[in-house]
Amino acid sequence: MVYFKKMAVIGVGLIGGSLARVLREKKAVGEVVGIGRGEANLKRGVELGVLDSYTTDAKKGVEGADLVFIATPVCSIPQVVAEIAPHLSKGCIVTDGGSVKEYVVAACEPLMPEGTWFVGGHPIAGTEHSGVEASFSTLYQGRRCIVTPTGNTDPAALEKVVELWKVAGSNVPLMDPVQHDLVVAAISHLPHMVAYSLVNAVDGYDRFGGDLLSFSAGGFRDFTRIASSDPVMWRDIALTNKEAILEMMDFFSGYLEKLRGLVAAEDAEGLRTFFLNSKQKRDAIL
Ligand SMILES: NC(=O)c1ccc[n+]([C@@H]2O[C@H](COP(=O)([O-])OP(=O)(O)OC[C@H]3O[C@@H](n4cnc5c(N)ncnc54)[C@H](O)[C@@H]3O)[C@@H](O)[C@H]2O)c1
Ligand SMILES: O=C(O)C(=O)C[C@]1(C(=O)O)C=C[C@@H](O)C=C1
Repeated sequence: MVYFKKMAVIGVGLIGGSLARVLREKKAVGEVVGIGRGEANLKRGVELGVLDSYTTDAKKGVEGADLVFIATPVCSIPQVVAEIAPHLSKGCIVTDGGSVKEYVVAACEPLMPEGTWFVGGHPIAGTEHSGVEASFSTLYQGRRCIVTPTGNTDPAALEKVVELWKVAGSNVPLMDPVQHDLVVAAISHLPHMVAYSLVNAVDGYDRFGGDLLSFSAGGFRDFTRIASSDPVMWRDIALTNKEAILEMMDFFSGYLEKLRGLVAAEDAEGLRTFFLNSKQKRDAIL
């Protein structure tokens, strides 16, 4: 089994905290150091047994680490790598959990000093909650973590990153970063754009002059759970996967337009077929 002597986790929230928890549980890491900006969250990480120690000084924290996991919002990942790069030990593997891969991998690979390696990754698992308090060791169990090697990726480093996600309980497909971004634009980014828009639209609808949202029940709440996700995380995803998200939003608008046409035309059979097709497709993934 893969083993790292010292793991540094930069950004100890849901994603970083959950990976630290499971790797500790499985005894795949010797020591875990948390690195971040907020002392209260890091202190809580030690209290919860997620971390052995913490520091707000990233340069110090990565000293002697053979694994660095970066789990900060996407736009900050290249900045973090630039800051730690000169302080990495030879042989260190740096990987991340960011939700967008082309932006991250293209920016980070060239920053790596000789004898150290960057391998991009993205667990397709999460919740709408943030911070170390929200982390749990089974988050990655039975889920996918997409790892995105390029032509520059060191095969041994890639193998170790794949292995660590397997230890965390995930299936680990390999994907080109550009393809990854198109896939997640469809299955993750579009649904978040729609959920955030739906809440804002209903909130902004003032025909009755009352608080419409307070009448919401199961359907609305289930559908919009993900609109409670962290706004900074989603700002960064929208900024760095712009083209793929726009393509999916336009494609989706076509379906909404089609449905609008069926409703307007009172096309009973068209409506039933539209809903049936969707129900069958969704039921099949449950
Ligand atoms: N939440 C999800 O469902 C989910 C799923 C998969 C991937 N991701 C990705 O994982 C990453 C982390 O998401 P999360 O849900 O764990 O967020 P989180 O808010 O729970 O944790 C992020 C942590 O990073 C810290 N941080 C922010 N900027 C920093 C910086 N510049 N330097 C050091 N620390 C910094 C924050 O204070 C926080 O403690 C993001 O890139 C996100 O896109 C999230
Ligand atoms: O379950 C959730 O709350 C999530 O939104 C997790 C989710 C997703 O499935 O879209 C969100 C963003 C990620 O990058 C990966 C997973």
